[in-house]
Amino acid sequence: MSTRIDVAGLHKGFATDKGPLAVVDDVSLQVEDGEFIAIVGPSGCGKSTLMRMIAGFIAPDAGHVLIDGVERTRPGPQGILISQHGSVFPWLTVRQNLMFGLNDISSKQEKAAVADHYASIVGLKGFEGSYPHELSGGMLKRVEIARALAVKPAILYMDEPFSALDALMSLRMRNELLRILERERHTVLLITHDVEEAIHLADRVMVLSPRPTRIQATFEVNLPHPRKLTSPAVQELRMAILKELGVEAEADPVDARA
Ligand SMILES: Nc1ncnc2c1ncn2[C@@H]1O[C@H](COP(=O)(O)OP(=O)(O)OP(=O)(O)O)[C@@H](O)[C@H]1O
Repeated sequence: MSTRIDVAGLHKGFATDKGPLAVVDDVSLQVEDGEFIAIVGPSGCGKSTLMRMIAGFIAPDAGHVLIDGVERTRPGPQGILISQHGSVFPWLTVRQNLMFGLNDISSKQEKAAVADHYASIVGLKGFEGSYPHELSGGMLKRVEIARALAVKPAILYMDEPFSALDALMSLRMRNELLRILERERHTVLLITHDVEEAIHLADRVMVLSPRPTRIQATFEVNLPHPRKLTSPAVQELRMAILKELGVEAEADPVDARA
């Protein structure tokens, strides 16, 4: 395996009304090609800032990000960011939104077929001709996820992609994502507040410290897919990660948002 993402000594702070705010404090990490990394950490610790720096949307104050050995200074074509805020075009239908960005396909018919395929993967069959204002928040989120997947980016940056979905749909999207990754092997960086989701999906879970954030602990998830979430191994790992986050682990699933 080769190193896809190489992050060294990243620092970032912001100037605020109350003075300088140190947000990211000396973060280094390597992500191998095809690896799935989940990032968990207390609310407001700097997870999104870290991911946006890695994706090239924010410049670090110090340190560097190499993607495939080349320094990243702005968003590149090999990575797509799915953010909490959403970026579906309101004036385009679901199909047109999904066709957007499929520049490698010249035939319009083929583009539409790919779009419809990804719409059905995320449970939006029958809504291909609908406009965003006709959809619920969860459906919009799924359009966004489908749009990112349809482009088959080498790197998927996912910032709480499933947090707007109900529990069943979130589980379904996780399973679909795993199925897609089995075939297409994207490299994935996922921010989540859901420890169980992190263990379900990732090869490695990184726990970030409170702000200014650092990598506080790393957990390898050496469990084959499909992972049984009720298994003792998953529960043990969940307890260990929650403990690292300073959350008292109980028998029932716990939300790690502080
Ligand atoms: N452009 C900015 N200017 C000033 N402060 C910022 C800016 N962007 C982020 N911050 C601050 O940096 C801190 C970290 O924000 P960030 O969104 O990275 O955290 P997070 O861990 O992703 O949060 P959450 O868990 O709530 O999604 C917060 O205190 C936020 O207010």
